[in-house]
Amino acid sequence: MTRGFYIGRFQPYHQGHHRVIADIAEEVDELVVGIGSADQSHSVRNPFTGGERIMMITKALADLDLVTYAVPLEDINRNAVWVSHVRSMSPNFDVAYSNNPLVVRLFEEAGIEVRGSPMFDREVLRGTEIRERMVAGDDWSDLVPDAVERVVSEVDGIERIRRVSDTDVEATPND
Ligand SMILES: Nc1ncnc2c1ncn2[C@@H]1O[C@H](COP(=O)(O)OP(=O)(O)OP(=O)(O)O)[C@@H](O)[C@H]1O
Ligand SMILES: NC(=O)c1ccc[n+]([C@@H]2O[C@H](COP(=O)(O)O)[C@@H](O)[C@H]2O)c1
Repeated sequence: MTRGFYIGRFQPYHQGHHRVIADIAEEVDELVVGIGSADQSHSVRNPFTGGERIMMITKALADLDLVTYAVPLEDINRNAVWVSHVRSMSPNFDVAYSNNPLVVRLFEEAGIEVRGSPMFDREVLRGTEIRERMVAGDDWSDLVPDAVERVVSEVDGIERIRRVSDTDVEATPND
């Protein structure tokens, strides 16, 4: 039995993540999906809460023939103990999947096997691109699984990201 671990911020969970997990499903029996920066929300870079991202991932992965656990992980300000923090919150895992150089280094120093994953359609399948489209009113829904589009709608996510991307010039003191 092999259990994998895949970490991301998933702001939002998109088709690139979905393709990666479909490939990982060929290699492992179970997968922990670590939701990084779970304590961050209501900002342009991190509009969705940890709970909203749990919904996106749980619903998007419902059709996949793979046991998955979505685990929210708060950021901590000590990289040296981050792997211990992850381990304290997650089911045990045998292999971690990431392309993030810091994450790869921290896991390798802790003696955990790390596998990279290929990038799919990276010009558009990026959280940053999707968030920019949400703010601009451009099409974004084809870039995410249908379940994610429904969660964004349920939590009124487009209105939120537009609000938090506004600069309140008039509220700046001494301007
Ligand atoms: N298009 C993609 N294809 C394959 N993997 C991807 C793709 N986009 C992101 N990933 C990977 O998914 C993991 C989680 O990434 P993350 O949630 O930060 O997404 P992102 O799209 O890079 O977001 P952002 O633009 O907000 O930084 C990372 O390991 C990243 O390399
Ligand atoms: N010290 C820490 O809290 C620490 C260290 C390494 C990664 N992380 C988190 O892991 C996630 C990595 O995801 P990405 O690969 O999508 O950047 C991010 O949410 C990042 O904040 C946190």
